[in-house]
Amino acid sequence: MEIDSEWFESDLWVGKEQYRAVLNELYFSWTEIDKKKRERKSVSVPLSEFIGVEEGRVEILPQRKVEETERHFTVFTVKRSRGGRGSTGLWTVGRTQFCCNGQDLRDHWVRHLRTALRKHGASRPRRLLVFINPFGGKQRGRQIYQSLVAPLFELAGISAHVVVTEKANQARDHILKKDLTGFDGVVCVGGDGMFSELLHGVIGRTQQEAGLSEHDPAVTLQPCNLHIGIIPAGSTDCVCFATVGVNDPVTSTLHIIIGDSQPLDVCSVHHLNKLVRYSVSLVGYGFYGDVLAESERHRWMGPLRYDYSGCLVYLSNRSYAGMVHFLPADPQLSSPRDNTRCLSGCRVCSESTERLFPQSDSSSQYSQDSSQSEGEWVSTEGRFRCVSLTCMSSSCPRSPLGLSPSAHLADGTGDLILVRDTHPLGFLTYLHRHTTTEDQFDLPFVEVHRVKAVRFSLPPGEEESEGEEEGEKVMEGGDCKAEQEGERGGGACRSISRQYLTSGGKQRGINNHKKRDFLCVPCCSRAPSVSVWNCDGEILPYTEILCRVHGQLVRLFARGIEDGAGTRPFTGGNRKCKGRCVLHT
Ligand SMILES: Nc1ncnc2c1ncn2[C@@H]1O[C@H](COP(=O)(O)OP(=O)(O)OP(=O)(O)O)[C@@H](O)[C@H]1O
Ligand SMILES: CCCCCCCCCCCCC/C=C/[C@@H](O)[C@H](CO)NC(=O)CCCCC
Ligand SMILES: [Ca+2]
Repeated sequence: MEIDSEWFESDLWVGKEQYRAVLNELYFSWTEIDKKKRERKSVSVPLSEFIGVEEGRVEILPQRKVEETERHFTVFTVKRSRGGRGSTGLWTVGRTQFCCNGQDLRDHWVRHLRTALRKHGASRPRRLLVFINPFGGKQRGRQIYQSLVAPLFELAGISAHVVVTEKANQARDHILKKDLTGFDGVVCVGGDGMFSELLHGVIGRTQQEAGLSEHDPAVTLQPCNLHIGIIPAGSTDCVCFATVGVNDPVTSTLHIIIGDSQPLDVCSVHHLNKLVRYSVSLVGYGFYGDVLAESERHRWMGPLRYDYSGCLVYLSNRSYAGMVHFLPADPQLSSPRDNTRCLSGCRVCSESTERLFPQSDSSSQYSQDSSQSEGEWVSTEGRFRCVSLTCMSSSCPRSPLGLSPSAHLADGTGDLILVRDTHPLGFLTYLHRHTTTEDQFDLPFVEVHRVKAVRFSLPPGEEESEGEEEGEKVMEGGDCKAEQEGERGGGACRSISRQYLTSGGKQRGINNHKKRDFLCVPCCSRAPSVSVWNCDGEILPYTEILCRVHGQLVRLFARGIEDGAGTRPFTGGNRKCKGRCVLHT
């Protein structure tokens, strides 16, 4: 019966059917024995997708139930859930209860499966530090963790140290300052803001330990070892959606358990040679900055605040003057308009690993290449509806293909999208195309560039002066004469940037940059001449910034979007790509 330590096989029963079950070094499979049947049922589970084995007849979700029997064991595996139109990227827990012809055989199976799992799971996390934001999204973080995540971690033998946060930036500071010995990763239960805390903690700590300055935009930062997991429980959950394909706590938990690893580009944002923040999703000026600033006044609405604020800001019909300088990426490697999608196992991203870390094999990646010449900067100026830089597609449930559908998660570049001033209907068309498969870049007032760095400055005469923002005289909402007289430009008269007050509510952000309210100032009868930057859902306190993309700086417990998962394939217009980042001609 026992061939060697890797192999094990015997007859087993699942319900009333008899199966031949085989365990080898890669798979656990079972095939129906009934010779009369033409099509015999056969299931094969790669050990990489095996979660755990328990004695008896056991259920884990929605509640743990155990029926202790001598002849049964239950295996738990990753199961891809198929929606009506094929795979959705949603993973569930597959459960199969096996019956043996005696306790000895049962014990053998349990022992062999556990040994195989231990051997195979060397790269899986064993100890995790989990931060729960009890106030994110619909305020269900704690419940999501207790009912869906913790039981699966226990089944998989993962021990978790859980911190329920009491204030903003607690998770970031914990990672920066506390002893993290023994942890294989950090996990947040919350939204993009919580993810951002972990991102800043992990990057900051890694640079501290490497003795590198985060402020110098020219410094090649040290890639981070500690993986980050995201259990989505926020309002947008863009980072989770864009790296997993779906916002589902069980799917994300399973990616963490099996130790998936997805490298991610990170953009550092600087002002006058000081680090302001890191971003993985959106650094956006104009519309997206205004929507965020407006939405802070309506936090009580929960996730709906973005839709409401989006309408108000759209109606206010603003554009802003600015100068954009950018450093183009090598156009031979990829293009934001090549109609490809970055999917799990993406070729462009894998080739980037070799380019970004040339002397490395896949296991050691810490000799980054800084020898390549920087290239020529390009400048453009004008009035913009929005200026957006995104290191990944930034897809989310609101926009299933995202801000830049062909952007890559880990290619060391970002996509710069310039939407020049246009008539309101034109801009509405641009926004609407985020929600469909129509090409949002195929509009005469939109440009997109794949870049390594971006600098934004105000036109001559409007430059930002040091310390200006702190001393600004600000009026309380309602004091504004123009507002009282109804001069609201179709929406909000609230001017932005350098015209905020510190919010009395929830504060987010690093370096104690405070979230500020969007209040009336005496000059608000005119349309504001400056907007604010939205940096992954956080308002930046500066207008003139320099952004630099750091290729594959962090790693997530994820694998990118599996083919056909989550977002719809391109079907409209000239977008027909369903492939793995291959060019369709
Ligand atoms: N206990 C806490 N009290 C107040 N704020 C907190 C607490 N814990 C975390 N935060 C802050 O709350 C902010 C928002 O949280 P989170 O990102 O989880 O939810 P969200 O804003 O609803 O979702 P999204 O960011 O996806 O839009 C985070 O930036 C985080 O810094
Ligand atoms: C006529 C229909 C018009 C519909 C327009 C829909 C446009 C949707 C574009 C979605 C872009 C998402 C960009 C991601 C931003 C996140 O990093 C950030 C943090 O969670 N979210 C916001 O700033 C929240 C702010 C989101 C702004 C919409
Ligand atoms: Ca990228």
